[in-house]
Amino acid sequence: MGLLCEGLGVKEDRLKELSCLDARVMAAHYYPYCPQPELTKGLTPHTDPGVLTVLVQNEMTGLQVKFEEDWVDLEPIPGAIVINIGDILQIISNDEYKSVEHRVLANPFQEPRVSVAIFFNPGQRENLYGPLPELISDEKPAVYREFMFNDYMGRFFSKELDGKTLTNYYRISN
Ligand SMILES: O=C(O)CCC(=O)C(=O)O
Ligand SMILES: [Fe+2]
Repeated sequence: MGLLCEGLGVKEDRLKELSCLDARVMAAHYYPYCPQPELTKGLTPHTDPGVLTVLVQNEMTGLQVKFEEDWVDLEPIPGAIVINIGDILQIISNDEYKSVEHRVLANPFQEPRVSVAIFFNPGQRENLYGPLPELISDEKPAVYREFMFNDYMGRFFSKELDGKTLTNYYRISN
């Protein structure tokens, strides 16, 4: 958290003060062998909704991140964890940090792929979230309007399965 604050140039623990990392949700994924992997996906493309995700995976490939127009394989490194920036961190950092679109391919191997994701979400679901005031200036006006995390999650679970639309929903168009 200290490092993230440092990267933004805001007071240490500023993100914690906003009750951003109170709630933890865990998802365990099991991707069995798929005989026709070209016909489906293990997990459809999405960005994680919260602040940060910590992901542990076994040594099976499958996770991909979108870089420009390409899907890039994230080769598992034994003992390493993957940290994803979520949409809320993109929004409160006023676009200094970007949440990355990612997906998991259907597993063409006999050995199952297993992963565990821990999502760090805003703890206060009824508080208003938007770009940190100290990151807004005449040169860099707020890119997003404020909203409740509850509103955000409602939209997250009712949106179509594919792709990145939600940060754009709160984006202020100039
Ligand atoms: O299984 C994976 O490696 C990714 C899981 C994931 O993206 C998620 O739970 O949001
Ligand atoms: Fe994810």
